[in-house]
Amino acid sequence: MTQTTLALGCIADDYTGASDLANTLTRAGLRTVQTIGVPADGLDLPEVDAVVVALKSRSIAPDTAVALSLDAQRWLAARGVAHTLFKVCSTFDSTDQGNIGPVTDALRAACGGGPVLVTPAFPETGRTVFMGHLFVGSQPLHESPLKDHPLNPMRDSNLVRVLDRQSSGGVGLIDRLTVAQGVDAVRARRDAVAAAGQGAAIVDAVADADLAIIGAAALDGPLSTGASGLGLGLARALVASGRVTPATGGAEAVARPVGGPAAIVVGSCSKATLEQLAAAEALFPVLRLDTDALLADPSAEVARALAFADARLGAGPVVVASSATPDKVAALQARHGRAAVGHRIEQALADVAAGLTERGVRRLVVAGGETSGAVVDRLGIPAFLVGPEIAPGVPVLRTAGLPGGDRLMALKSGNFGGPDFFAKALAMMG
Ligand SMILES: Nc1ncnc2c1ncn2[C@@H]1O[C@H](COP(=O)(O)OP(=O)(O)OP(=O)(O)O)[C@@H](O)[C@H]1O
Ligand SMILES: O=C(O)[C@@H](O)C(=O)CO
Repeated sequence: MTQTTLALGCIADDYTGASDLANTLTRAGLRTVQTIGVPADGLDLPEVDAVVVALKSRSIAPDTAVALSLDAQRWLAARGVAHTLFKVCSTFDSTDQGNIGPVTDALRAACGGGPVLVTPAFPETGRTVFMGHLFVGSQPLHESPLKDHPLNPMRDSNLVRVLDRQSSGGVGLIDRLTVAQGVDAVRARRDAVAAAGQGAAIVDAVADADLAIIGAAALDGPLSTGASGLGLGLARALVASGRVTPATGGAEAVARPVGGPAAIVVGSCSKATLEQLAAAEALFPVLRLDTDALLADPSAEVARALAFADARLGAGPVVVASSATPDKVAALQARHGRAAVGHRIEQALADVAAGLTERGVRRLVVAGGETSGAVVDRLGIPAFLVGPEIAPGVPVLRTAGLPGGDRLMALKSGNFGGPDFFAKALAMMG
């Protein structure tokens, strides 16, 4: 990539979230590439309108998340980035320590500018924000399945309060009544937030039209924080202002066949994933890992999964899953500790994915953000090109710069996709 200006730079706090955003930007006409971490100097990237730098910073120590995000911002700044979007989860996954607040604060200090507009709204997937409260479908966040998330249980729907607890700059609200009045009203309210000395404002949005208004206002400044909905708003504003000429086509070619066996690796325990796994059981051989055995002797359990795959891969796709219901997850965490359980299961699933690719698998679906992070890191993938959409927020991805030839992958956020997601994904991967 030799260009000296970049219309939109994005720093995503996990890999599935990054591909969700890359999908949204591509559909909105921005030529987009997703890199895994800050790209190495020699990585040959195509000429693009947007780069999504995928980090694995959602559930790590705040200081490390800040350092990684600032590194990514420096890389984007060196490419003349005009605006940076810090991509967080549409369900605002975080704890009182972070990382949405600390990273937004640090990026604001690095980029300058007034209060940062923050909204996780993504109406296409049922995430809306009204009077600062986040809804998942018709349920407030704290009553939704996210209250039982294995790593970041979300027990407060009031995002002004949630962000304020993890941020040093003070948090205001730009409500739906203001957004409905248009871009100038949002700008005026942002000025009021600045005058009150606050560093960020949660912005309500219940429909894509709201996000286009917010996107246009956000482009006045160097930084915003949000999910794919805000990405859509920014992309629409970039196109409407003539700063980007929309590209068409190209996504289908990204999914051209790569051959080889296919597999699905599942570490998400979300309600949507559990339903998808149940549906997959009628179609594919599924191995459910024994998580107690895995924690006692990970390599033996990984070997069991690979033996299962060896016996079946010749005949069709196989599924390996660690997923369990919230009560079982809670019981396992009570015995071994939340962080240790999560990390060790992710690493075991990454071992399984590596073993599968050694056995020739070239089409791989991974479910779960942290799980995808562990798998993509283990496979050493430097970047992805963005293909057609399988379900809202989940595109077919083609590896770029990976020795040994391209692979097709899909990284599914826990809560995304309908019950038939896994079959649909494999059907679109040739
Ligand atoms: N049986 C299990 N018991 C306890 N923890 C598990 C189990 N299976 C998987 N996990 C852990 O649960 C976590 C699931 O997080 P992950 O981000 O992969 O999925 P998700 O939260 O549903 O997806 P997203 O972050 O995209 O919403 C991982 O750390 C994984 O290792
Ligand atoms: O925003 C979302 O919901 C997803 O892209 C995601 O980040 C889930 O991990």
